[in-house]
This record gives sequence, C-alpha cells and structure tokens, in this order.
Amino acid sequence: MIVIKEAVKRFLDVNVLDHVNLTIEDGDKIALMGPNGAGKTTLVRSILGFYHLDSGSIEVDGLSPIKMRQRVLTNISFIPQTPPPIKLSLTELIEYVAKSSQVVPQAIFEEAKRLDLALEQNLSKPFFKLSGGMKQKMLIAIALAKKSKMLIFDEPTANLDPKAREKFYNLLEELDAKTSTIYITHRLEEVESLVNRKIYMDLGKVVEDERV
Ligand SMILES: Nc1ncnc2c1ncn2[C@@H]1O[C@H](COP(=O)(O)OP(=O)(O)OP(=O)(O)O)[C@@H](O)[C@H]1O
Repeated sequence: MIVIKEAVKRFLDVNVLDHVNLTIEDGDKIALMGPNGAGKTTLVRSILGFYHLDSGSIEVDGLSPIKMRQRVLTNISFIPQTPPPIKLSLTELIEYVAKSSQVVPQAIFEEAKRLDLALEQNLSKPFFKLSGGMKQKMLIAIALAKKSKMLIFDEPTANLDPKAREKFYNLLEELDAKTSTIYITHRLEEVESLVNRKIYMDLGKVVEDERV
C-alpha cells in the first residue's frame, strides 16, 4: 500500500507536484493520465525514491522510499519508456537480477519466451544494443519473473509491435489479483480493460480519481 500525503516537489520554483494526496491499495490497477508535463513521471519517480520531496510524505508499505530505497525497490518494478543504457550483457544482467532479487534465471527465460523475446540468440549482447522493443520486453520479463508486488509501466507499449502488444496484455490479464499496477499512458483505450482506477493529473495536482 502506498500513502502519499501533501506531496510537493519543486523544480525551478515550480510545483511539479502540488500537494498531492493519494492512497494506492494493494491490487489497485491504475491508469495514470494527464497532459505532457502534468507531473506523472515525477510522481512515480518520487514513489521509487529517485526524488526527495520538498514537503509532504510518501510511504510504501510503511517505509520511506528515500531512507529504505533498497527494500522498497525489491517489491516494485519500474519499466521506463526509455530503458537505461545498461552495459551488461543479457547473461550478466540475468545473473545480476538472479543474485540481487532471488529470482531463478529460468523464470526470466520463461517470461521472455512468453513475450517472444529471442533471449538465447542474444545472451552475449550488451543490453543497450538491443532494439527498443527488445529492451522493453527484457525489462518486462524481469519484472514478471520477480513477481513484484507492484509494476509501474511508463507508456508500456510504446516500443512494442502489435503482436508483442497483444502478448503483453495477455500476460497482464493473468497477474495475481493482489499485484498492483500503474500504467502511465496517453492511450486509455489500451489499458482500459486492465484497470479499476483512472487517475488524471494536471499542473502537478490530482484532478480526478475515478474508480470503475
Ligand atoms: N529533473 C528535472 N529538472 C527540472 N524539471 C523537471 C525535471 N523533471 C521533470 N521536470 C519538469 O517537471 C514537469 C513535469 O514533468 P513530468 O515528466 O513529471 O511530466 P509527465 O506528466 O510525466 O509528462 P509526459 O506526459 O510528457 O511524460 C515538466 O515541466 C518537466 O519539465
């Protein structure tokens, strides 16, 4: 469960998060929407402990994402729109995830297969040299294998071809009811059947929070 109280984050004297109050329950499936610059990514990055708030608080299962970052991140997987330029090869990345998150490599291979990611042929390739869609598939496979309590996707299907998109949605439909998901999206129609909550932000504020 995530509890956000009066969260304020300022960049260059602008309240990019402007007194945001929000409670995300276990199992919530959320479409997070709003115009460019509304503060969606900043909110998610604050939940992940990438940003210090200027005031207010965020707690993830009672823990501060800043003070207890590592523990918070064991339960949350974030799949950014533009994956980071990781230099590790896929073999090294799988080994790293296996060690740091107690995931068996086999689980990552299985999820990759379900997403049609040709993992075996690319094991020696550095992650950053994969295509955009392959990178996204790899991160999604890791997130699913980790069985994170919360999955956060920033424009999840931006780099996926139509077939991969369909597979991705099928996998998400199979998620445990207790797993929470946040989809930052401009295309509600793509996630509408997967969500129980639609949250709209504008100018750093939550302007609508609709349960469906
Ligand atoms: N590190 C930063 N330094 C300065 N300004 C920032 C920083 N990160 C975000 N901002 C500003 O905060 C505002 C909100 O950005 P944010 O990325 O949260 O918006 P968003 O709702 O995710 O937008 P989009 O739909 O375009 O991805 C923007 O005006 C952006 O320029």
